[in-house]
Amino acid sequence: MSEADHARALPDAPPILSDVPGSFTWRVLHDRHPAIIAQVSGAFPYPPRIRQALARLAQDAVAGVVEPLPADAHDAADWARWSAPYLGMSWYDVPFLWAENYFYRRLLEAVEYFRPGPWRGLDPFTPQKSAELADPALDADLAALAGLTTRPAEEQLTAAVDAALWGNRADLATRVSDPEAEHRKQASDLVADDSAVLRRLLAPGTGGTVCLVADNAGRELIPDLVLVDVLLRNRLADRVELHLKPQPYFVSDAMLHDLLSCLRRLADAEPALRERLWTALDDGSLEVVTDPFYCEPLSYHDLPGDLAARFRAAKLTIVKGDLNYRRLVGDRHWPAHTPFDAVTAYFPGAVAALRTLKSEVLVGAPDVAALDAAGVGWRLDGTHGLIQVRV
Ligand SMILES: O=P(O)(O)OC[C@H]1O[C@](O)(CO)[C@@H](O)[C@@H]1O
Repeated sequence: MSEADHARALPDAPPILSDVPGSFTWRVLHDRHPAIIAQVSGAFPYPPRIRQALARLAQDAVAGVVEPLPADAHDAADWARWSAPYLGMSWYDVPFLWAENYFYRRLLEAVEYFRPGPWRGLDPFTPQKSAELADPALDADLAALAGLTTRPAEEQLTAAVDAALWGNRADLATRVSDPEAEHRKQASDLVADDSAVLRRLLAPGTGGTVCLVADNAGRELIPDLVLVDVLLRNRLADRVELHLKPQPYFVSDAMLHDLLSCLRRLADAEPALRERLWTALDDGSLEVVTDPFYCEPLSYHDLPGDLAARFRAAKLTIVKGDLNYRRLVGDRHWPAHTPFDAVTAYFPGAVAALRTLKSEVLVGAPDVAALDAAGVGWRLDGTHGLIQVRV
């Protein structure tokens, strides 16, 4: 089917908003965002002006209307363009994906992340990220992953993909409002499982480049790094690009400094793995990419040319996590049976999604009527996952 045919086959799916009181998206804006602001306020001894800016944001983002970024912000022109359709509207009436993105940009404004002065460049989510990495519970994950090297390449891949997928289960933003999320029993339920296609694309000796678009730091980035190691060590790929966020985002999203923290953590726990990753970074077989696009309020349909070229040149792009999935398929009320191939036909190159479900968006899953009949909770709590591939 041509790309145009794919597009024609798509149903009309309206964008997801947050305008239904009590709904999941409404609660993210109404409850989770102020909780995140409260956590950030307590994270560092910020001066009164930053505290006041955070308090103002808490009010604005819960009960106010969308206002422009200050005109002297370095990216004011970009945000003026992206905000134009929404200025003066309630945050609840604009697309949810856009509202969340703008919330995190406004949060960085409030803590003066981009402003000259002492607070410039300080990740406001550092304390949560560090606590997670220091958690002794991580040692058990690491010990389990360490045993992988002695197993056949295909088994290593299956285990590493599994760990990378379920590592996405409980990000820090979710845990703010759902502290039990990480303890909940892992369901083995995959609502879509294209792992056989994935294994074919990543067969030993096939070489090529894999782009891994990471999601969260800490407990998710560690298994992602194990996956990178499995790919390179077994020559399932010659090169890996690890795509990270250029700035703090959605609380726990991984940046370069989080990668470095993981490498430090591995220095004690898994020195051989740390050494291999370090060498790969050193010789260029592992390249870190941080593109501004990753923190823009856009979907992958609006990829900038340089990223599109990277994805086109790669034999496979793996996108991790819930938010990347929403950006990949479009944050819309898709019927679950809408084919994954059709909604991702536009993507430049083969693409795989590894995601645990933490929002309602879902395509390529025709058999979820029974789950849906019991309510929407299973789509939100990270107990279900998917592996979807479009070649
Ligand atoms: O870390 P992940 O898997 O991208 O999940 C983050 C998810 O959390 C939310 O912010 C709220 O559930 C979603 O909007 C987002 O998709």
